[in-house]
Amino acid sequence: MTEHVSGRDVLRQAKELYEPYRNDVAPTGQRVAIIRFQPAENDPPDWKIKLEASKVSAEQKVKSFEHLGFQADHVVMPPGTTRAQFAEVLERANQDPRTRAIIVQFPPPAHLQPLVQRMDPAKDIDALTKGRSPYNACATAEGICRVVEPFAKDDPVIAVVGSKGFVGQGVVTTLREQGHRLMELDAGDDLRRVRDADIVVSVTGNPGILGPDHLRPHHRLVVDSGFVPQADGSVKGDVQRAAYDIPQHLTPVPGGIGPVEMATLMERVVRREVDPDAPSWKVDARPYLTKEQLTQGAQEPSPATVTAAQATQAAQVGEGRQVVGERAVGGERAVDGERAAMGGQSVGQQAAGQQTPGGSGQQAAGQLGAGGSQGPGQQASREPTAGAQAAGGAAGPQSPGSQASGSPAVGSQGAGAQGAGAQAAVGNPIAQAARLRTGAGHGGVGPGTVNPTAGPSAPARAQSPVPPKPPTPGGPGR
Ligand SMILES: Nc1nc(=O)c2c([nH]1)NC[C@@H]1CN(c3ccc(C(=O)N[C@@H](CCC(=O)O)C(=O)O)cc3)C=[N+]21
Repeated sequence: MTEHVSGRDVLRQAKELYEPYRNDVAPTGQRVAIIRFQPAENDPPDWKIKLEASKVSAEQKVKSFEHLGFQADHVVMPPGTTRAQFAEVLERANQDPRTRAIIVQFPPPAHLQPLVQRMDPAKDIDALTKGRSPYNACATAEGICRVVEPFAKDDPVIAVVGSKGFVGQGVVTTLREQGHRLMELDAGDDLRRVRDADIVVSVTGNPGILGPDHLRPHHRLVVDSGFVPQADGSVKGDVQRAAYDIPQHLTPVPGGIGPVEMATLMERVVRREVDPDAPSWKVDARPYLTKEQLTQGAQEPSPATVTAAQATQAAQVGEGRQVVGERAVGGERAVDGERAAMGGQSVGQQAAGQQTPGGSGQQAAGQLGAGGSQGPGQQASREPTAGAQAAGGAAGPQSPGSQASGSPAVGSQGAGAQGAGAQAAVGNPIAQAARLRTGAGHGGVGPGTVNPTAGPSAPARAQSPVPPKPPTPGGPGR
């Protein structure tokens, strides 16, 4: 019943959007440098795993930039690299006028980490030079926030697990700037608190830190930014497989935030080097149910209210944005285990001890700077194959954008109202949601409004590095 939000779709969309710039870029000989570190044979296994994730993502970046016509310099620093050697590589990239952007893959060995700050901030497209990069947050954090955006039109509480890590800090800063209500959790906190949130963003890089004790059907979106390669070739994210079917929407690992990060980097480079007005990739809105809707749906709705609410919402939905009606919450997804790709550098954090419900005892997340431990930690989840089904098609009340008022209460009322068919679904909130949606469709917003999620044809919207929220009709005045 969980719908996957596909990062692969986002990346496909970005490739189509930016491919035309290739003709402008290729003849210029512009380059992008991606620098990463290789582990020594006898390095500890967890360090090797982090550097493996770093390698996977470096390779993805090479492909992404080459797709745009840039020459990608994939620089692999061998074990035992000295400060002088690393400094020289950076200096060369700083000085080379053809090298337009530089990314140092995290984590670097502890003794080399301070040198990262020597990168020319003007070439720092992943916001590694604290406070000096042209961007406020790393590409992963920006990508995560843009995936969250269509699910966050009604002033939801957004939990950020691993809030003190490198990626977590970027997510917190960005979402706070946008006016969102946040629940910041890190090592030592009781992660079960995420049950009170509406949206969960997990950027710890601690495999399986979130499970059935933490996730709930009222979670309209769970973003898993973990990416931890396993010995058998699979990849783990922050969310346990056992919890994969609980939330309404999930970014799988692989196939989720990893590819989203690539799309974000492509967009940043194109805008910076070629066309400041290049379009931006986007994730289309999808219907979801609020906590209140789930609760109220289980009760007896008043038919009259339902009708009114439906009409209102439908109208709003209709004008507002291209809300998609289709993928229903109730849809089933075939989850096959793929891996997600998130990008993440969630550096270093270790999450709190998850299985211990109290979470105490966890470790704190590492920040980028913290020594070697900050590994890239994201994880991935699997990806849905085709999966999603549409539930009833129409943009339901819950469909994003539909709640016009900033107040959650309002939104929820409307939602609750639609619950006409809900009673039957008591005990199965997701099924209930699907029914609610179906009912909502009657308002006139037909299935015809369905857009493929993040499809390549999705209209592009101008966007700054940290995209402002598009105005919602009558929406929350954040
Ligand atoms: N400065 C810096 N920035 C980073 O963004 C950064 C980093 N350092 N260090 C390492 C982590 C890890 N990371 C990933 C990004 C994409 C995928 C990705 O695209 N994964 C694909 C799978 C790719 C494959 O399996 O080959 C997917 O999830 O579908 C994975 C991991 C970024 N990190």
